[in-house]
Amino acid sequence: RSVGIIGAPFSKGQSKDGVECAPNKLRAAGLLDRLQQQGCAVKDYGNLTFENVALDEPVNGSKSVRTVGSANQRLSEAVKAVKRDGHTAMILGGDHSLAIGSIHGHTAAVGPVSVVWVDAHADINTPLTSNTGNVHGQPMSYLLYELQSKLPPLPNFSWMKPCVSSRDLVYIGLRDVDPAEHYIMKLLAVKAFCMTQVDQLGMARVMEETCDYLWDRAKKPIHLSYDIDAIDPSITPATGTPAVGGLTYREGVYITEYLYQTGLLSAVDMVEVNPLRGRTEDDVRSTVSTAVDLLLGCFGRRREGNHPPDYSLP
Ligand SMILES: N[C@@H](CC/C=C/[B-](O)(O)O)C(=O)O
Ligand SMILES: [Mn+2]
Ligand SMILES: [Mn+2]
Ligand SMILES: [Mn+2]
Repeated sequence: RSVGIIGAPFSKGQSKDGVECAPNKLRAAGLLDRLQQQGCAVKDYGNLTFENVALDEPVNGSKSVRTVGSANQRLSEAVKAVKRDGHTAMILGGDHSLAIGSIHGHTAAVGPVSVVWVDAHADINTPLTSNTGNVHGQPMSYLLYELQSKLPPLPNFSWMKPCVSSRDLVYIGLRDVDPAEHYIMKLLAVKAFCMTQVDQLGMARVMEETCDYLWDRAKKPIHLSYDIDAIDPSITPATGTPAVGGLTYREGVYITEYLYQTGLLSAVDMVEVNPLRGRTEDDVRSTVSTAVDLLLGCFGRRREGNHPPDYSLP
């Protein structure tokens, strides 16, 4: 396994400062060393630098659209390059508007992908349905072929084209979905395992059904977009839009172990960790270390234990 890490210190898809600090915070928590210790070849591509577009007035209510567009264009190029280098891509956010560039760049390199979106939120508002104007609640509407007719012209987004079909998307962990988002998901028959289904089925069944559904026609590379707020805020409070009743640490990790063993994991986003949103240092530590453990699970860490293939007893 080889991983190419891209830091995307970006916050303009929402309004709470701090989420741009997460890439370095995750590295400082030992992410790279632990990946190497579990047998991963690691290439750190560093942090992208993003330009702040001046006078970035709201467009149809959406905030910082030009800045978000320019950032995602850069991210798309970076993810494409990492994939072309032959690595599994790991994108460290930053807010969830980054999924626009991450998934766009991924499909530009490998073709159509299956998207597993782990989140308390559907992030599928269009610019016109959003109540907040925050683009981190909209990325899926930019990406889906089926919603293109519902997008107004968006400055600094002419570089991108839709690249995900609603049939190739599965949500896990939903519990805070806006009415317009719910309508869109029913209209497009998007597969979703909200927290009710997680309770009813258990995570093992959820993951089996997720993969059966995604592989109904063909097995495609998997793009896992992991919003840390999918996990219950008692475990990961340092995030911008916490919602009670979330995934346990164990359920969150199970998702990563399951997807790792499919051998199809091709890119992973870890987004919305916001070190400034923890009330205590322990809040931040718990959030960051959970995010690190989730990422390690995506790259082969197993709770049963691991040992190097060439290990021999002394
Ligand atoms: N649905 C809300 C919440 C968005 C949440 C975004 B997040 O999932 O990326 O944290 C909105 O549209 O502003
Ligand atoms: Mn390389
Ligand atoms: Mn999200
Ligand atoms: Mn969320």
